[in-house]
Amino acid sequence: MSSSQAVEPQGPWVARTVALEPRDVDVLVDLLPREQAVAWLRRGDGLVGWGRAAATRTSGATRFADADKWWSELLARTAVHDDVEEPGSGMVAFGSFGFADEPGDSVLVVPRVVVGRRGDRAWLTTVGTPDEDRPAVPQPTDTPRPPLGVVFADGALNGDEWMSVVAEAVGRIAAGDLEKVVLARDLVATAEEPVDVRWPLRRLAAAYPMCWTFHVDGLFGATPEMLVRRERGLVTSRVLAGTIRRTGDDDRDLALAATLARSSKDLEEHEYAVRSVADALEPHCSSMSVPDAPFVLHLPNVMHLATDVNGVVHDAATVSSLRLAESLHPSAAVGGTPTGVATALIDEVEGLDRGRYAGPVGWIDAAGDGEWGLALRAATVDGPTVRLYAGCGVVASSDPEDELAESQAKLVPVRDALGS
Ligand SMILES: C=C(O[C@H]1C=CC=C(C(=O)O)[C@@H]1O)C(=O)O
Repeated sequence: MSSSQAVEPQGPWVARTVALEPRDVDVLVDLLPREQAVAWLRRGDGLVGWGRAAATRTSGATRFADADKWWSELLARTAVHDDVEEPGSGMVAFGSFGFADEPGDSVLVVPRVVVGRRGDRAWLTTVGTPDEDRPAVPQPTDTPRPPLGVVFADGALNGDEWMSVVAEAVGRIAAGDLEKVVLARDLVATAEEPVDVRWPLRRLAAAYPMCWTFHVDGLFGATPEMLVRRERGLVTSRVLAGTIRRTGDDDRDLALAATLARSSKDLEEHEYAVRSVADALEPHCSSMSVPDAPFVLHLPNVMHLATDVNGVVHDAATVSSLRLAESLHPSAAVGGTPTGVATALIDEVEGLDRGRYAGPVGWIDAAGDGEWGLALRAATVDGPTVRLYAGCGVVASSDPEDELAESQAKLVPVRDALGS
């Protein structure tokens, strides 16, 4: 089943992008108002937006195709004046897509105002009717207040129950049903008052500058994994799978990084994920480079095996970055191998509605270029309730207790970001 529901006032629309002095919009996240804020940030660069010129909600197996069609149709009704012509200038939409086909609830939003920054260039995009007044250079808004009195509780399953699910999956793998499955769990945080998402966003952007800090329609986080970035005919994917927890002691962590790079269990987990991405990208590329061995990506809480896959696309005129994300999803970093068996097992045993966790999240511009990360190290916020998610790749040699500890380490970024 699929459905598509659009919310938008009548056009015609005009999107206008003008250059700004980067120093005038120093810290992008500080510009966000509390309501209707969207964000995509990394190392001080990125996009923030607010207001809603148009939006669509899609669901089901056609959620990507329906959103992509809606975006093309909206562009056809919009005059775009772009003085900057960087990826992400001109009109952009921010999206977040459901992990599973059912229910697959997804959203694509076009903010009224977007401020972007890329190195020494910055810009302001406004979307409105032709005769509408345009806002001046945005100024930092009020400082968000930290969530108070946060208490954490188990989500769908407690730790013991989740370890039994992992053990069940290991059994299925041993029986030869599949090779790898990624299993997730959730944790529920409740604050005394509605949570202002700008608080955790600011903290995530500061503590995880090497990750992509995002917020779209109540889903926020700081992901280290780029499912697909397309920019002027070049495509990149940062594939992660295989994890070791950090200890906080630099010498020990370096030794652990070397252990990770040699761990046959993690290399196996990683290989499935790289293969799934390379196989899905191949039909779209005229050339592609897939490194033979992964590198170790160091994050403050964990280290991952990582591979950057690069390619030259030959179908940019007909296949947008969003459709590329669709063809890569779910990669074996969040689903498993073989994909169909793994997603059926997730459905059967995980006991959790993933919602938009582990689905593609990011943005698309008028040229179809864009960045789509995987919504990992992520949570949803709904009033005073924040639901945090983390998943772990399970292969034949996985140990349920180790996987539980790994999931706890992956919950740390959002957990800490809710603190003061
Ligand atoms: C599914 C998650 O992480 C994926 C990405 C990196 C490493 C992973 C792992 O080692 O299991 C997972 O495949 C998550 O953080 O929720």
